[in-house]
Amino acid sequence: MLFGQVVMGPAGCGKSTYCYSLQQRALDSARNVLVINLDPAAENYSYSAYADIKELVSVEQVEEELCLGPNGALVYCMEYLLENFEWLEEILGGLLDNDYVIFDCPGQIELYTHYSFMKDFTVAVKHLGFQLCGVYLLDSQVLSDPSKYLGGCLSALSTMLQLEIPHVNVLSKMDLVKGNTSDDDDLEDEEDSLICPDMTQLLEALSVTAPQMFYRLNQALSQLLEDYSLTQFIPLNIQEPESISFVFSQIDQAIQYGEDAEVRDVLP
Ligand SMILES: Nc1nc2c(ncn2[C@@H]2O[C@H](COP(=O)(O)OP(=O)(O)OP(=O)(O)O)[C@@H](O)[C@H]2O)c(=O)[nH]1
Repeated sequence: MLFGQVVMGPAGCGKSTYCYSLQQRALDSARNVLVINLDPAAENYSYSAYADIKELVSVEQVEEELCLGPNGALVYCMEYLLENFEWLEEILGGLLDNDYVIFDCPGQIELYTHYSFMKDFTVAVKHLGFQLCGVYLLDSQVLSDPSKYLGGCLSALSTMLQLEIPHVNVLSKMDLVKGNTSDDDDLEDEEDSLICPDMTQLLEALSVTAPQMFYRLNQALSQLLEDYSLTQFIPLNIQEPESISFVFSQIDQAIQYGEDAEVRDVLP
């Protein structure tokens, strides 16, 4: 059985940096982390890529040859990848059991929330014998803006429902959050180590900033998210090796849970 992560989230949330950190962290573990870039517009990333979609197709090339704008070209590239899936199949075909694959995805979240591409992609990869986990990154800076936080939770939810694979939410760039310190004692208690803002406080803050007519809607949305633990995020501070290990362990658990779970298990 091979394992992999599908790393998603809005542009600039830290996906490529996260992939690089996983690769670095894995240097002293039994896992051999291989990162595959799936963003046909990516210009540079710090990790060493095992494969890159641009070897197959790039946004630049499609824009030029088909006279498409950047978004149309991106969608075309992703569909092209699916139509030519044997390219990836060949790359993944030679992997060994301790190889652990990370797919670094584009930052256009409509690819996960509006199109079926990512769903079809994960189905195809699973057919090759992979257990996948969806990893949705959100920049920790959203914590200072309740409406952005709520919006981020909803886009993570939408992604989770589209992909139908085990899923975790990760709050990136925690080194930028003031007063954020994690020590080994904290990490021993997993529940305490997860970030889960108080929804009552969030609602109060929203009632100040959002128009009154949205109050009941915001109340219902935050209740729904809280009931399903969808406001829970794994904090990621890439400067702390134990934080990266913690993310890894939470993803292992999510994959294990996904293997065991039936639909009734996720009902509140
Ligand atoms: N302080 C801090 N900065 C970070 C962290 N992760 C990423 N950044 C910075 O945030 C910016 C965007 O990071 P990327 O890793 O390229 O983000 P991305 O999600 O891959 O971006 P797209 O490819 O555009 O979707 C870069 O300037 C990074 O240096 C982090 O954990 N801490």
